[in-house]
This record gives sequence, structure tokens and C-alpha cells, in this order.
Amino acid sequence: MATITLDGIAHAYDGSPHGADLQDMRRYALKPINHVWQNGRAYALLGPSGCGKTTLLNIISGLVIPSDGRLLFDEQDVTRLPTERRNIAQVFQFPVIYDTMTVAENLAFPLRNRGVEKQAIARRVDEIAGLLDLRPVLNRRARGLTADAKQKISLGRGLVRADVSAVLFDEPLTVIDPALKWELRSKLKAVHQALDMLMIYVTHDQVEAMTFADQVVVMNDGRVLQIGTPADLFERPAHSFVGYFIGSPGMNFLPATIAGRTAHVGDVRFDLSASYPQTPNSAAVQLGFRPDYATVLDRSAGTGIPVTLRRIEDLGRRRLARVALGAYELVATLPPEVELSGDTALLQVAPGHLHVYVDDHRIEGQSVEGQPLEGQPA
Ligand SMILES: Nc1ncnc2c1ncn2[C@@H]1O[C@H](COP(=O)(O)OP(=O)(O)OP(=O)(O)O)[C@@H](O)[C@H]1O
Repeated sequence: MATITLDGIAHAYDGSPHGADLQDMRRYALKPINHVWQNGRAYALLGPSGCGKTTLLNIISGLVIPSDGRLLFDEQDVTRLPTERRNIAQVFQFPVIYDTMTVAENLAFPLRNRGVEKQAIARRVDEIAGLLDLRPVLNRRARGLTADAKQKISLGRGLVRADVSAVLFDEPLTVIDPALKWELRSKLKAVHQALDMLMIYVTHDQVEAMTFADQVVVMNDGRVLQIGTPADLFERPAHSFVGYFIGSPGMNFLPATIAGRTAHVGDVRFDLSASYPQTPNSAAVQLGFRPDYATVLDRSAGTGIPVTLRRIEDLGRRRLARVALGAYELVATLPPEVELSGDTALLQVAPGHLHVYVDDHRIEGQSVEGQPLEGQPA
């Protein structure tokens, strides 16, 4: 296992020469990224279709040579090394297995290829089969197995070598039956904990990313916008896109002006838990809050911001209220005990969960009298 360093890595598919004009970022499918992937950690690359996830994964595996920057495995510069000399295991969207071999032979294949001693192969195959629940089918031919089982074998083949620098997964659960996805997602997490390998997992599914990874790398339009734990992404989205993309539904945003501890949205005031003395009051200042921390109450509750109820969505275990605040549509939680008696309701948002964004980037408030901020680490 290795530590992988991305040192100013960027890529334009139009064949720009190394050191091309980085000013014209539109040409870059992957904008410059500096990051160190730590040995033994599990990362997920998460973002919408076309954001550059596969490009980044292919740069690490060697399928794409970046137009800019350096890629290091530990201290070794591998930027221009072909895939086969990088010592990487890869699992793709569709099973890559030998149908005529048994499951055990499939799992053993990458080890036999490298001349690993027979007993060591048997031990490792048994360990991986145990982790993926493949022991009962070890002696069956792969041909007759379901698509799910075949993809499990593919996963096993990716994990069987203990000497690789990293294991790369490119949307490996695409072919898995939705009912089994949950099981396999948590299984992969357990496998990572058991094997202690550097794993990088590409997906556009936030639940998959959050279940699997210690660190989620959120990308959009070729840029890495935030790298953080699932809790970081949910509680403190560093960029408005992260707020919008993570969570279901995503964050609410309102254009605002900020004066100290108060945000003004038109005539409406929101009290903040921190002070923002330096905020430039340009049109690009936004107030963001998650529907999970905003509550809609009946107007008889007395306190709150008056909003107009548009509709209620009953999702079974929770209810969401879509409301209008002037010209802006918002989503908030409708607590189970609340009955609304008309089209006007009251919105309450916990001050510690209000975030201020300038030009889409979250800015940190100053705590009042040295107190740690509500909802923030001390
Ligand atoms: N071989 C290629 N030649 C030219 N452009 C490419 C090539 N591969 C990808 N692109 C472009 O680069 C951008 C990033 O694509 P990439 O496949 O890395 O995104 P992605 O996030 O993995 O998307 P998806 O989830 O759909 O696979 C897209 O605009 C895509 O059209």
C-alpha cells in the first residue's frame, strides 16, 4: 500500500502540452488538484455525470496521462508509468471474470499470475471469500452464477492482492440488484476495515459514497470542491454546490445581506449564532440552511418567519413542507405533531445551522465572546 500524492494534477483532453495555459480552465476536464490520499484510508469520488471522476481515477491507474502536474506513489513519480507498472487493482462497473473457472480459481488468478506460493493463495482466497460471503460457492463455475455474485467475484479479484498500492473502484455496484446494494455497500466498508488498504471509489450516488468512505471528495465541473467526512459535508458544506448536492433534498439558499449577527433577506431577519463583520455585501452573498434544521409550525406557534405553504410531501418517516418566502421557494421539515391550519405558516431555523456563502464559498463566522459556535467543533 502506498500514499498517493496529486501534485497540481490537471487534464485537458484536447492534447494541451504539459504546462499549457492553465488560465483557460474551460478546456480542462480536470482542473488542478493538490491532494494526498493517505495509506489505508477509503475515499469516494462523488459528483454528477461528467464532473471528472473517471478522468481522475484513470490518471491514478495510468489509463490517462495528465496534461499537467505530477503523480507520486510514496516517493516514486509514476506520472508517465504505464498501468501495468503501477501495481494497482481495479474493479469496473461490469464483472471481469473467467466464466469457465470456478469462483476459487477466479479469486486465485491474480495471485497465481504473480507466482505466490500455493498455501498462501489458499489462505488469502479463503479470507476474501469469507469477507464477501463467497465461501458457499467457491467450487462452482462462475458461468452459472447471478450478475450480483459475478460482481462479488470481481470485487474479490480486486481485493485479493495484499501488495497493491491502491484498489480503485469505478461504480462497482451499477449491476447489483437494488435490494442487495445496501448489503454490499456495508460489506465493502467492513472489507476496507478488515484489509486496511487504500481504496478509491467512484460513484455519483451520495448514499454509496457516504456509506463506504472515510473521506468523500465532492467534484463538480472538473473541480474538487470539498474533501471531508460525511458529517463535514452535511454539517458544513464548504461550497454551495456541496450543500445542494449532498442531502435529500439539498440545502436551501437565499440571497442575503449580512450585518454582524443578522442576515437580512429582503425585510426578513435571521439571527445568526456567529458574527460576520467582514462579509462583503455583494449580490453573491447567500444564506444556506438544510431542510433538516428548518421547521414549519402552525401560525398559532407565535414565533417564526411567516411563509406561504405551497405543498406538503409525506415521505412516510418524515414530512417536508415546500413553502415560499416572498419570491423564494424553500423546503423545511414538518414535525409529526404539527397540523397546519391555513396557507400561512411559521418557519424556524436553528441559528447554529445557518451558513453564510460568499461567491459560493462558505465563510466562517466569529464566535461571540470566545464561545464555540453552535453546530461547530469546539
Ligand atoms: N476520452 C475523452 N475525450 C474527450 N473528452 C472526454 C473523454 N473522456 C471524458 N471526456 C470529457 O471529460 C469530462 C469529464 O468526464 P469524466 O468521464 O471524467 O466524468 P465522470 O464524472 O466520470 O462522468 P460519468 O459519471 O458520466 O462517468 C466530460 O466533459 C467528458 O465529456
